[in-house]
Amino acid sequence: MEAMFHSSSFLLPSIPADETRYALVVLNQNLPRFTPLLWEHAKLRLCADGGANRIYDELPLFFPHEDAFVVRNRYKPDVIKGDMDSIRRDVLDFYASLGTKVIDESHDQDTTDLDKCILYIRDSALNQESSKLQILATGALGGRFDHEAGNLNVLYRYPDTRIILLSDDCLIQLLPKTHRHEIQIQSSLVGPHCGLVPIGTPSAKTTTTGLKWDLTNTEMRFGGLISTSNLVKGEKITVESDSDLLWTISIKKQESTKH
Ligand SMILES: Nc1ncnc2c1ncn2[C@@H]1O[C@H](COP(=O)(O)OP(=O)(O)OP(=O)(O)O)[C@@H](O)[C@H]1O
Ligand SMILES: Cc1ncc(C[n+]2csc(CCO)c2C)c(N)n1
Repeated sequence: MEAMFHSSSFLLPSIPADETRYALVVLNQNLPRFTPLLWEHAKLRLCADGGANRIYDELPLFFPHEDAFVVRNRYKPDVIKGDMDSIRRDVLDFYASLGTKVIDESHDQDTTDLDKCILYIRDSALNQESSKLQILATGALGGRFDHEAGNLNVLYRYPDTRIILLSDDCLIQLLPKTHRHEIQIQSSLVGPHCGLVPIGTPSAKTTTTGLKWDLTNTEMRFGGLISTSNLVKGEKITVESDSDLLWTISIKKQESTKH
């Protein structure tokens, strides 16, 4: 079985290597403290509907010594996409006047704004066959549970797209059962708390290395055992499972993940 490699190096302040090319989607929740860093290194920057209000209102707060207007001009989304029921008129007008592409899909009330943004990125010319973009989504966790569930569902809808949901506290991604997984742990940035959650379907057999409570051909299911409050031991975790699993790890609150 082929290995899939994972790293959190996008949280490092230095310019990421080309293999970590990513698009950023800002959702309608408080911006995590590392948003300016992710924004600066992103190849494509989208706001999902009301996410644009967050960029407009909250990004200037990261730069208290600068004029808010100057900051807003510097952090211009490439695209605002969604059903447009949360973005404020003044925010929409401001970014439209700067040249942001605005895609109103108010006719579609069956998919979330995050779904709509994922489809834009997948179809983008920057998402080439030879070098696919990862997708980082900020503000995906904490808040309304129906929104959180919708955000997790996006991981399952697009299992071939590498999507990472982020909050101030943790990241979540899907580990597809088609691969064995090698997760590089940058211990200055993430951990030690982590979890492996068989949210879609139960797993008859999951095997891990590198965790305090490793699994060895272990069954996991809701209503039975799931791996929460686990701890990473070293710099590398491996996971192999007969089911798609969610991997989550805490993000450290320290200098290296601040702007
Ligand atoms: N409280 C939240 N928790 C998690 N994700 C959120 C939350 N609020 C918004 N989001 C994410 O940000 C996206 C854009 O948010 P927005 O508020 O514009 O959505 P919406 O479609 O207007 O929501 P609704 O009409 O259900 O309130 C959502 O699709 C969702 O992915
Ligand atoms: C069974 C079912 N449940 C809820 C919705 C509503 N809904 C789902 S996504 C979305 C867009 C949010 O921006 C809305 C309104 C639906 N269509 N079908």
